[in-house]
Amino acid sequence: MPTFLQSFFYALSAFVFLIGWLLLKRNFRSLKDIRGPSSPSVWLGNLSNIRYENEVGDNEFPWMKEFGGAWRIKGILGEDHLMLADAKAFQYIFQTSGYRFFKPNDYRTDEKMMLGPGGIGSAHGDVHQRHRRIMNPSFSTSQLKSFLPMLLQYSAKVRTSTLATKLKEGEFPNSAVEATFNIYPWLARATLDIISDAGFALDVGALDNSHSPLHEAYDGIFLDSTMYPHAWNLVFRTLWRYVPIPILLFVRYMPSREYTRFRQFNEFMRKYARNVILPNSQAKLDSKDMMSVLIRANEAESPRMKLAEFEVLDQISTILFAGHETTALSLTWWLWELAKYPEYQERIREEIVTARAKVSQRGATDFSASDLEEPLACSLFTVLQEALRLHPIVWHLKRAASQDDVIPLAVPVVGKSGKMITEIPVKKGQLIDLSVAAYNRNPDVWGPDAAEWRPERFLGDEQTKMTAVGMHGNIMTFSAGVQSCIGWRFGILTMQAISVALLENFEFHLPPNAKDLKIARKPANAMPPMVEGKPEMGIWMGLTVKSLST
Ligand code: HEM
Repeated sequence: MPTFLQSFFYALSAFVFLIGWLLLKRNFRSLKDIRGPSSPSVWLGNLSNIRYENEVGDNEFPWMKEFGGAWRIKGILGEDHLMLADAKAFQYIFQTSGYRFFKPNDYRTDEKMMLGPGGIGSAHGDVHQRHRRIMNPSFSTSQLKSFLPMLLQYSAKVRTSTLATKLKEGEFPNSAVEATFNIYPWLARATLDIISDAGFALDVGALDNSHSPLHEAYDGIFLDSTMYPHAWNLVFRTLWRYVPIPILLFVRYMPSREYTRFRQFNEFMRKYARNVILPNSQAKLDSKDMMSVLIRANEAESPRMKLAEFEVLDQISTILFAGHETTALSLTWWLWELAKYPEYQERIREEIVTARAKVSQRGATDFSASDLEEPLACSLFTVLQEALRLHPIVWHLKRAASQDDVIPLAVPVVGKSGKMITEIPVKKGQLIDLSVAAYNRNPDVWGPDAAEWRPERFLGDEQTKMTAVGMHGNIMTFSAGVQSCIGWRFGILTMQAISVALLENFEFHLPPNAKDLKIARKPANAMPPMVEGKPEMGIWMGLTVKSLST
């Protein structure tokens, strides 16, 4: 039952929404010939399907099968949204159009509430361009290569101090070779240590299991703040599109689970960034960590273009947030796929042995960046890529049209009138839901086996025949275009370094009780794995880990 306050916001939202709708004279009829699913709720429309689905894709995959790469869904109070999974439409929106399709207010406000108003992720147009230019040097290729020794060092630590200890404490103390446990928390600790070191030259000691306030601040953040929001909140958020963002930031003081968590997290991050991280980076200005490089790039800017102090502080929370759980959860899904397909583990292991031999032949102690690229590239790259395709942790993106526009389609869809539609005219303000989960499994892009595991699709020339869309192998997992992931190369390098250390030393298998513990891809931010029917277990990916060194 909604509380009095919640009911009040329900009514207020509906009122403001209707006024906004009338004032802006939104033309909801431009999608009238586009087919789509029936709406199960007057208030919530098909958002009730998407936001409350058991698993990501439960609705989007059947819709794509029925309607093709473009369909219409109903939003709050019957508002029309265009939902897309078509390659050319993605290319047009993300790449060709630059900033013409913008992140709607509600989407940006979430990010501002959590990471602060000055972060790159919620910036738009010229402001975004300025942020990106100043941040780019922190993510250059030479900068990334310099992180490799550190990445290998943390990867070795996951192997020795974490997994090996866990095995000794496990159910088989005699041989200390095999144990089943939730691997996700360890990967999250590892990626937090890595991003803190690479980002800010800071040792937060999350892997050592020492008390880490930063690690605690993140604990459960996605489940508390973005999973299965209350219906009143979905309606309430609709009014955000008609309210200026500075006013919206007061929403963080509302006494609800989501907003309280956003606020507490942001307050903690602001203090931590101001008192711990920024002074550390300012004291080590010749260092190569991302923040020192950013501060130097900022100093070189003209006073008009410089990032203000609050913007620098909010880039710190953005880099920590965007670069830590994202990589840990992608790795978690990747290990799950490898546990299902052990023959691919074996192939990568053989390539690691060959690569190791070359490292010792040339008298080096560890891998170089090019060792990770080739010859390991073959299996490691294709398998990683396939896991990122099937499990895009940012599974849904939102945009709105800043002007009347026409969106082209790679594959025509059949209209309600029976006509073939090759392009979709949209009015200014049209909301567009881009299903990354559906695009990454669209048979028109990936072929009839799009939903299946086949890493070999990334070999040969299949890619060259596709409409060029995503950053990496044409997947949309890192988004695309001007607001795509700035840290994708760093994310991939981190995943490669950790994977090599793990696969060289351990086998990963599905646990003996895998049938009883069905893993679901939950529709919260970053698509965390959870056991169906057991929310009390939190984010959970139990795998059986077997040591190869006995
Ligand atoms: C596997 C790991 C990762 C995935 C799947 C991922 C995915 C994404 C996606 C989909 C976006 C676009 C979000 C949107 O449009 O709303 C994004 C943006 C961003 N990511 Fe990543 N990311 C990953 C790792 C990283 C890492 C390691 C860093 C930093 C070290 C990072 C930093 C950022 C930043 C700063 C943005 C905002 C970029 C902008 O607005 O210009 N990400 N990421």
